Amino acid sequence: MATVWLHFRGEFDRRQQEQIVTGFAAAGVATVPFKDAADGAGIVFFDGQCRDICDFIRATSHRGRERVIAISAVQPQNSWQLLKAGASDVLTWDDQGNNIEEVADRFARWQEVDDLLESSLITDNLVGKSHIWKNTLRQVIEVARFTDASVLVTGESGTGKELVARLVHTLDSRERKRDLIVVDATTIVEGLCGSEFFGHERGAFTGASSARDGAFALADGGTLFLDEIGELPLELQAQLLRVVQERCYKRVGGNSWQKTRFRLVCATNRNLLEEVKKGRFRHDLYYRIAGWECRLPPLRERIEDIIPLARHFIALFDRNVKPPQLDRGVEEYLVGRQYPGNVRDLKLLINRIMYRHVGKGAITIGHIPEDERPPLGTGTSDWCDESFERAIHNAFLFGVGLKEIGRVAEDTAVNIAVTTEEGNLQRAAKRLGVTDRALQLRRAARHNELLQVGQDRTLPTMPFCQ
Ligand SMILES: Nc1ncnc2c1ncn2[C@@H]1O[C@H](COP(=O)(O)OP(=O)(O)OP(=O)(O)O)[C@@H](O)[C@H]1O
Repeated sequence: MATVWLHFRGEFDRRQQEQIVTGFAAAGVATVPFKDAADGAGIVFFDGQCRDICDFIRATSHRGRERVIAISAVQPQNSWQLLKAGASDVLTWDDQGNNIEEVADRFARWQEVDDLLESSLITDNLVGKSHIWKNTLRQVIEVARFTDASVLVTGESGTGKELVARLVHTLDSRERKRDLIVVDATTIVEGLCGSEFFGHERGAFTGASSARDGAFALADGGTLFLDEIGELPLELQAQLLRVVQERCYKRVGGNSWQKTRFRLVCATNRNLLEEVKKGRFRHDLYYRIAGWECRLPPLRERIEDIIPLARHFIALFDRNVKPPQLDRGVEEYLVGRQYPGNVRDLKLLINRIMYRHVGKGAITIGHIPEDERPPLGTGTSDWCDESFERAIHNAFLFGVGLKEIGRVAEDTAVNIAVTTEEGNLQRAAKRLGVTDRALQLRRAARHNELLQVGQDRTLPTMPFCQ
């Protein structure tokens, strides 16, 4: 039974509230008050007038309660704003309680999606705990499990497109589902591509000594995964149109139409709509393969996932031993590093680190291969890069002296720390290596100074930084 939180905002008397709770219980949905729910999906009932409802939904959906259905007593004015604020849907309450069942069905589906998300099928294979990753997976699970839509998986190289394609196949709920057939468009040999996809009859061309099935026949009853579809030559794209649309084809050298039933999953690291605009990808094929498009985020958009992924790869490295711990310095290094090749890059790095690791002790910075170590400057201030030095040169050009440079550099550091910590002065002080009180006094003194000279109240950043 799905459990969701309920919240009422506006004029709802006790009797109405009880009626709604009972209605949901009868439809198989248990409800708890919003204040008692740590996370998960929920419903907010509002009277249609409530002005702060968007703020409530925004705050709620940012606190891990991602799926919120807003139900209004009267037709709401601000449905689109509610969706933008994070509501999954906005409904108008039907006095007879007729939409309870429909809402209950949605929650039942979401519950199943969430159960799968937390199952070992996912947690052991598609690692990540960031919101963006979990939301992406939720969409994949829902479309794979509850629809037969063709799925287009996009994302930079190494973001996990093939893993996701395999997941779509695994979750496909067709009875008597057959195999996953993978065709990588970059490996198709020109001239033989027709046979690769459609198969051929005996004697269809020189060397065709016997008839052979192609990918469309092999995928019958299963899933066809076309990897790197953005690399398919235009001519072949034209040939694929009919079979993708109508699921029937002719073998090379054959005359009769063959039927096939497969689920199609395609992947590419190209932006196919851009390719369509440039005339390199057929728009009619694009609309046939992109029943549902799923964009996988690059690793830089989900930094919280770096350490869980690193631990996952350490555990995979040798399944027979207890995985060693990661020293704090290594964790900081891993989080601060850039990963142009995304998760594949991280996996490779962890394997290289593990080749150097001996025994049961923690993994320390000494295990990081030399060519992976961060470059160090010649002086003690390794953080000073060219742009900082350029700023100082600019300062001299403006005739700015040491005292002003020091003052502006400090203001800049304070501003950046406060912004990075989203206005939390305690955390900003910690980042700056000063006490809370010192930071407060410093800010107050600077504000007073600025007010005296009639400047804006915000602290200026380095004016000579171009
Ligand atoms: N979320 C993840 N959890 C665990 N392993 C992952 C995850 N994402 C990617 N990987 C691993 O990273 C490597 C690259 O993943 P995959 O081949 O699926 O990426 P891709 O996007 O298809 O790359 P390409 O576009 O270069 O073909 C694989 O070894 C895969 O197992």
